Amino acid sequence: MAPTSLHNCPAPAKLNLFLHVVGRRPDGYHLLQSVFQLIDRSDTLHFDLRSDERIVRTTDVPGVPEEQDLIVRALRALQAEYQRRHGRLPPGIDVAVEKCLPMGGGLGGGSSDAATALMAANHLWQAGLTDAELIALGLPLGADIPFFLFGATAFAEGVGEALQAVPGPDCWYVVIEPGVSVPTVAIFTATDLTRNTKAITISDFSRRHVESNDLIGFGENDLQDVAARLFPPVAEAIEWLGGYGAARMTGSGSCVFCAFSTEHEAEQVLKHVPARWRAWKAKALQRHPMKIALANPFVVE
Ligand SMILES: C[C@](O)(CO)[C@H](O)COP(=O)(O)OP(=O)(O)OC[C@H]1O[C@@H](n2ccc(N)nc2=O)[C@H](O)[C@@H]1O
Ligand SMILES: Nc1ncnc2c1ncn2[C@@H]1O[C@H](COP(=O)(O)OP(=O)(O)OP(=O)(O)O)[C@@H](O)[C@H]1O
Repeated sequence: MAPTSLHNCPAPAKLNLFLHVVGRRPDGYHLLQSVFQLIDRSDTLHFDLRSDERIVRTTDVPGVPEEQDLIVRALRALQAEYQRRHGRLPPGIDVAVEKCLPMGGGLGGGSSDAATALMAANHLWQAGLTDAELIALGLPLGADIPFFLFGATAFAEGVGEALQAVPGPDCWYVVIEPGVSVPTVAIFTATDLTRNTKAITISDFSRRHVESNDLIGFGENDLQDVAARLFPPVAEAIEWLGGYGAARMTGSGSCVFCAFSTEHEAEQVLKHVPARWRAWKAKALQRHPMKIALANPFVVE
């Protein structure tokens, strides 16, 4: 029997260990190459089936109206797909969100929330969509949603939808939130953005990553210089954290991270972070915790 509720569902953040802009599609979207890494810092979502067919967000998310929330839009897309397949709507869902991840932080919070919602509803409704079918539903809503549904460290191409598993690092990160929200579109429309980094193959990545022998390892974030110019607190955070190791921005910013071999090293750095920034440590995750929970019937419900 499928459960009627799923509580405490994690929607973890991602880091882009590197992010290259290698071209542009005819529709203006940028072609990227990146390695996406899950970390153990998450939003938390709660789902309860309703007795009617409505999708209702029961918590306020400042700045995100319910109708625009990627969670609500993802659930409605899956509900419509269910109706197409079964000729009737599945029950509605009340969804409550505890936001922890900053918006416009490059941590993919909105996309991760949507991916967790798709996994949860697929289970609650016993809808039976495969990962590939969920990815096809999620991609039009957000370019990072496919990665979260993929659920493990990935070499990503295209706009983020062509994913291949790569071994994930076993390390800890210090992440600084510079206190600004970076709109992704502002970075991608900047005239000085580098859009012609030479494309690599996954085997180039694997070889050069091993050769470079450090934890962040390979490549650059091509969006970083533009974000640092437009948002000075991003530049300040990179410079400060760079005093402790190779510091880099994730996604289109604003968050900045640096990798460490041990939790203790990360804790030592955290002690010195200037009070004007929120900062935290996070562990690299090898697998999406929601996937682990849903594969184990004793963990969910
Ligand atoms: C940069 C990344 O964070 C890497 O993980 C993501 O690709 C961003 O994905 P996202 O937040 O889902 O971005 P969206 O909200 O879909 O995109 C906002 C806008 O940024 C531009 N955009 C986004 C992604 C991309 N590959 N090329 C683009 O040119 C488009 O103008 C788009 O309208
Ligand atoms: N559930 C949600 N949580 C956060 N943002 C949402 C949500 N639904 C829609 N959004 C919208 O998505 C925008 C981007 O939020 P998000 O947290 O994904 O940013 P991000 O971490 O910079 O993402 P990315 O790394 O994909 O660029 C927000 O400004 C908000 O308008």
